[in-house]
Amino acid sequence: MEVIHLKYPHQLQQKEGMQPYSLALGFFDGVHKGHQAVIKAAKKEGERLQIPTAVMTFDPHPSVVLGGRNEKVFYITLLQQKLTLCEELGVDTMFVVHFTSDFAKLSPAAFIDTFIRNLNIRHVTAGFDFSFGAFGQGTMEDMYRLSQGDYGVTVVDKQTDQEEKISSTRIRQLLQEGAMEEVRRLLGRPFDITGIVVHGDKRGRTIGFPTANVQALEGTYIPASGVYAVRLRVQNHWYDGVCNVGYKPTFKDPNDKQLSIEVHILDFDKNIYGEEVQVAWYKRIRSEQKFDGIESLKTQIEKDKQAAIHYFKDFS
Ligand SMILES: Cc1cc2nc3c(=O)[nH]c(=O)nc-3n(C[C@H](O)[C@H](O)[C@H](O)COP(=O)(O)O)c2cc1C
Ligand SMILES: Nc1ncnc2c1ncn2[C@@H]1O[C@H](COP(=O)(O)OP(=O)(O)OP(=O)(O)O)[C@@H](O)[C@H]1O
Repeated sequence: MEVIHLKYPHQLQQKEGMQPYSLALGFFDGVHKGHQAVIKAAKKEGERLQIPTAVMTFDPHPSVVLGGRNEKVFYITLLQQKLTLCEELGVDTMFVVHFTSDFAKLSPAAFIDTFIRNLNIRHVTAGFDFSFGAFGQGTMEDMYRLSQGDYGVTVVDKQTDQEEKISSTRIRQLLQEGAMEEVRRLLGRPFDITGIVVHGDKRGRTIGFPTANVQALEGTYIPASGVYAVRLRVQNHWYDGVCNVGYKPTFKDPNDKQLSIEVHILDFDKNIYGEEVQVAWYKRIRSEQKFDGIESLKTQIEKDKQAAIHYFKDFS
């Protein structure tokens, strides 16, 4: 898959040098089932017109530029994972538009001239609620009205789950609640993060439950603190495990707000410090607690482990 980075106003390519494309448009954080429907519809149009399919996404998230807040943005899928998921959906080219304040000021008509006509887009597909141009004032009706026959337009209907729109916002809320089974349903795959195994306090080994301490890549959304049944991928192999996301209140000062992700991998005793791993979340088991001593914590972790074994035994 080809990845083309674009920064307004320095448009890299002109229509003459571009092949025709069927394009899916949106931010696509999570590449959830709603997004998948949009990308599949664009692909279908590409096949019908016998032209390649492209996805246009933006980086960073528009709220970083428009939000006016200094809060950090956390992503369900970082850009690299978004690219990988689009490639798996059969996308031929990704346009990654650098989202700047100048770009955000473009009128809907100017957006279309620069990023649709100039890139030789022959068909545009987006969801029913897609908006574009300054203040998000352009709608899909405008996209059609301004086309003047230069490109076709497909609007994808609202994709729902339990009568509610599948959206990145809803998935972020569910991650905050630790509702990983629902998240998995909306994504069409388990939620996962990539990270590096780093050294912890080395206490795990002494209490009989060694753990891989995973430092997530910068900008990754982390599910609510608590204990979960997870799978961890190391060197292309997935292992079942039980994970604690939290602050280890049994051992740490309550003011120590260093969040950790620790996975006790079942039936595993290799040294994986420094390895890049992926953690996939399946089910929340309980909240993190402060125990009155190591023995009660150990008893509980053994129960957590059994809960994870039980979960994966019945898992199809
Ligand atoms: C499945 C599991 C559940 C855990 N639950 C808790 C908990 O409820 N409260 C807590 O303080 N620590 C909890 N821990 C964290 C342990 O305290 C931690 O693994 C241990 O202190 C080792 O930390 P270290 O790797 O930094 O040495 C849990 C760990 C695991 C693997
Ligand atoms: N549930 C859905 N049904 C149909 N189209 C959707 C759905 N969710 C998103 N889309 C479309 O997919 C593209 C990407 O949307 P966007 O990145 O805004 O996702 P979102 O999930 O709606 O995000 P947010 O929750 O932040 O509004 C847009 O064209 C949008 O209209």
